[in-house]
Amino acid sequence: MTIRFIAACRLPMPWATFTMHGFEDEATGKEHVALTLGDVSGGEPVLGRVHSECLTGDALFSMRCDCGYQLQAALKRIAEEGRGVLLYLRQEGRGIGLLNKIRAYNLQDQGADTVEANERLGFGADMRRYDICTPMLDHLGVTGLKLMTNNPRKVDALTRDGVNVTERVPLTTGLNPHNEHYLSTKAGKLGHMMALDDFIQAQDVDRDR
Ligand SMILES: Nc1nc2c(ncn2[C@@H]2O[C@H](COP(=O)(O)OP(=O)(O)OP(=O)(O)O)[C@@H](O)[C@H]2O)c(=O)[nH]1
Ligand SMILES: [Zn+2]
Repeated sequence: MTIRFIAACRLPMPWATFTMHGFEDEATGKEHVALTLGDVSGGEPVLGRVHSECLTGDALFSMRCDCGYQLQAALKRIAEEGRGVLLYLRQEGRGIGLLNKIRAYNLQDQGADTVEANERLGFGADMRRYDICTPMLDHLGVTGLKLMTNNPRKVDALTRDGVNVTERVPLTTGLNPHNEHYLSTKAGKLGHMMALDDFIQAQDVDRDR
């Protein structure tokens, strides 16, 4: 693994002032980021989120998915806890990249679901890797994660890569009329552990932006 720490800085956010740590993956040239709050090294397991890039949801307010809502909810919970870490991994579109995700969305506009669209483009349903997390967490001194996710495959993949996930914390937020079918597909085909009844309706969520 060729993850190299580059630099850290303060990052004031609406919920707290986090520290942003920048890493370079020398093998791929990708730039990954960790956001931390409080002392995350050693001690008790840390509340954490491993978030994969979604430009459309995280930055452009898209309602097609739940990513932006989850990102904000995770940062808010970390701020409430006063201690935590969020890894922001640059693996857009479940690892197929932004332009292929737009191609996949185009197929979804014509009736394919999120898994079928990837497959029609010749990709697996989920091409992400989590082995970059271990060196990032090691650098930060994090020894255990209470992981905010609905995705049991993410827990398994991180565990296989040597991350000590001590607990799964559900992160169900952002349901809206535009992503209801997408979220049902994730639960049905990708194994995400969530029932639509668990969700806070998007219109009840203050996105703070
Ligand atoms: N290829 C593709 N990628 C998508 C689509 N919708 C969201 N994504 C990407 O999916 C990734 C987020 O994965 P999700 O399946 O939403 O959630 P997760 O990270 O597996 O699970 P959680 O931890 O519960 O959020 C981001 O990289 C998004 O860019 C889609 O329809 N097609
Ligand atoms: Zn998304």
